[in-house]
Amino acid sequence: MISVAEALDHLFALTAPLGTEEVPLTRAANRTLAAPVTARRNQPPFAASAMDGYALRAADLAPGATFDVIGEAAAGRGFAGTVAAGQAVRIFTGAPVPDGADHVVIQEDTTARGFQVTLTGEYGEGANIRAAGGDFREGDTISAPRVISPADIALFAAMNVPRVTVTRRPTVALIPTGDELVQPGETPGPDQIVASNSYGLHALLEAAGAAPRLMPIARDRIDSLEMIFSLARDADLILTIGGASVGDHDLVAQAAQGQGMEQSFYKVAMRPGKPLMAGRLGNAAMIGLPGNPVSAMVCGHIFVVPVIRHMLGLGAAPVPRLSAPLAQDIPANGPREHYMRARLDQTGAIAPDTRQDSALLSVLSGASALLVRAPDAPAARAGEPVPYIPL
Ligand SMILES: Nc1nc2c(c(=O)[nH]1)N[C@H]1C(S)=C(S)[C@@H](COP(=O)(O)OP(=O)(O)OC[C@H]3O[C@@H](n4cnc5c(N)ncnc54)[C@H](O)[C@@H]3O)O[C@H]1N2
Ligand code: MOO
Repeated sequence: MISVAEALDHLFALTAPLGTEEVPLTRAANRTLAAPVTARRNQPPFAASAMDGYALRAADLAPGATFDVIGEAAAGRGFAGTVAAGQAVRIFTGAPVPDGADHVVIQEDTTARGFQVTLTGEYGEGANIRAAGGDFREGDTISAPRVISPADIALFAAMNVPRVTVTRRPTVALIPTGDELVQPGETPGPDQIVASNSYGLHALLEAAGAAPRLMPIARDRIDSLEMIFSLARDADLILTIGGASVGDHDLVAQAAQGQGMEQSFYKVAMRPGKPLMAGRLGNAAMIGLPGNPVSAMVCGHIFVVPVIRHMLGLGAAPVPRLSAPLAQDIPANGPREHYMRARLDQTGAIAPDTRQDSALLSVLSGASALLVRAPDAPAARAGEPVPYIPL
C-alpha cells in the first residue's frame, strides 16, 4: 500500500493542465482565469465627485462663505468651464470635477438661494473627490491563474474587458457500479439501495470547477462495465464508484484493464478509502473510488478535488489543512492515515464523531471537518493541536 502523498503524486503525474477557451463575463464566475487581464482604461477616468453638492476651490472654504453657482456637472455630463474664486458648480456623485475646483462640499452643509449657495455647517476634512486612476490605471493587470470571483467580474467589466480566457472545464464521467443500485426516486427491489455518492460526487465536482457527466449505473458484469467505459472515453477523467475491492463481484479493474487501462496504483494506506485505484485509459485518467458512500466522498475531497484543480492549472497541491485543539482525548491510530468525521465546537475545538463506519452518510453530513490522524499517531490528549480539513 502506498501513502496518501504518494498516491496524490501518481495522480498529478497522470493528469495535466488543460487548454483554454474564451468566455463572456456572464459565463466567467468560478472559472479559472488562464491569462492575465489588463485594464484598458483608468478608473475613474477623470477626477470624480464622491458626493452630491457643490464643487469649488478649497482656498475659498470659510464658514458662511457665499458662492455664485455658474453651472452643473452630472454623472455622464460634465461642466465645460472653469471654476474661479468665489464660484461653485452644482455637482452630483460620479460627475467629473470641473477645472479649477478641488473640493466638493456636500449639499447638506449648504443653503441654496437662486444662483447662490452659502456654506452652513462643517464642510469636513476630505475633499470628496476621487482621483483619476485611483482604483486602477490602464495597463494594470490581474494575474492568472485564479478562480474568478463575482468581485473579479465587476473589476474586469470596469476595466472594459468583456471576455476572459479561462481553462477548459475538465469533463468527468462519473460511473456508479453495482447490481444493488437504483437511481433516487426509483423503487428499489428488496435487496437494493439508492445510489447516493454518485450525486454527492457530482456536486463536489461542480463546486471544484469540473463538468461532471453522470453515466448510467454499470452492472456487476464485464460487458456492462465495458459498455459504460466505451461511452466515457472522451472524458478527461473517468471516475468509477464501487467494485474496487476484492469480492467476486468487484470487476472494475478487470473490465478497465480489458479496455487497455494501464494501472498506476491500487490501495492506499488510508481510512476510509483503502481500495482506491488509478490509471490511464486511452486519453483519460481513471480513478476507481471505493463504493462505501463515505469512502467515495472522502476520496473525492482528498484526491479528486486536487486533481481537478491541477487540471484547471491551479497547481499540484494537496487540500490545505488547518489546525485545532482536540476537544477530548483520542486513542492511538493504526497503520493507515485516518480521516475522521469530526465537528468543531463554538470554541474552535475539534472532536471526532463516535461512529466512524464508512457507510454512514448521516455522520458525514453532520460533520464540519475531517480530523487527520497520521499513520501510527500516538494517543492524543484534549487541548493538543491536530490537523483537520474543513468540509
Ligand atoms: N475482504 C475484504 N473486503 C473488503 C475490503 C477488504 O480489504 N477486504 N475492503 C473494504 C473496504 S475498506 C471498502 S471501502 C469496500 C469497498 O468496496 P468496493 O469499492 O468494491 O465497493 P462495493 O463493494 O461495490 O460497495 C461497497 C458498499 O458501498 C455501496 N455502494 C456502492 N456504490 C454506491 C453508490 N453509488 N451509492 C451508494 N452506495 C454505494 C454498496 O452497496 C456497498 O454497500 O470494501 C470492503 N470490503
Ligand atoms: O476504506 Mo473503506 O473505504 O475503509 O470503508
